[in-house]
Amino acid sequence: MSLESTCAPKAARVFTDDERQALHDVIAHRRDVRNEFLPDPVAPEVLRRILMAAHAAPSVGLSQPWDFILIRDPGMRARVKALFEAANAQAAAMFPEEKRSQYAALKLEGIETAPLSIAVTCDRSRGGEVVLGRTHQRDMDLYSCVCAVQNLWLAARVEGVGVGWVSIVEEAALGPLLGLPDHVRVVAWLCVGYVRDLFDGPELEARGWARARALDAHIREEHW
Ligand SMILES: Cc1cc2c(cc1C)N(C[C@H](O)[C@H](O)[C@H](O)COP(=O)(O)O)c1[nH]c(=O)[nH]c(=O)c1N2
Repeated sequence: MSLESTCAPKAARVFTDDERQALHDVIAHRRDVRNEFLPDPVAPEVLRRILMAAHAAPSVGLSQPWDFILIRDPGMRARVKALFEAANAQAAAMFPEEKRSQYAALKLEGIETAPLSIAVTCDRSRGGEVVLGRTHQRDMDLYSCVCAVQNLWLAARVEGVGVGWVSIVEEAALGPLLGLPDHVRVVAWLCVGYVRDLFDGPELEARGWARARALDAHIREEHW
């Protein structure tokens, strides 16, 4: 087979109406999970499919800068929970006084209740000094890892597995705790586990903390 025929694009797969709708349903029914985790371990083949989806994400220059650290150890999760408690107390004090008690009542993590945490890390040296697409926008490797998180989140949803992103943790403390070298950043701490019940829409909205805006408020068509 010649190189040309290997490289030539093939007819793009066309999806059925049902398949298209299924994708939109998954997107609409993805939730950030804090409180609803069941203790059952995530089946290995399910976890593998979820991580395969994450690993299929787009990445700058095809550098695939992510790694997925699987953390089941209760001791490590307790240490991260302690980091959360410290950061959360600091965060609570920063909100205006009238919001503080409402903030304190929110449950914002499932670090110890979810049976699994996944630290999505970014190896900032992956791909070497010069990476296609990263030379003028250095943070594109971090953004690539966020793309992987989103794929993971959606793939988990179709498996009945919930994901909760916890960023109320001092990132500078997480790397050393996990024994990571300086060039590896922790992009996301994800709590992962099966769920039975989920909110219909964002929990922060259901609890009156924030309101989601309609798409039209975000679209601007401009002409120059
Ligand atoms: C980068 C990033 C970081 C965080 C989050 C999300 C993202 C994208 N979210 C979840 C966030 O609050 C949630 O996505 C929105 O409220 C919308 O709700 P649904 O995800 O649609 O359920 C989140 N939630 C939480 O309870 N504690 C947290 O520390 C964080 N951190």
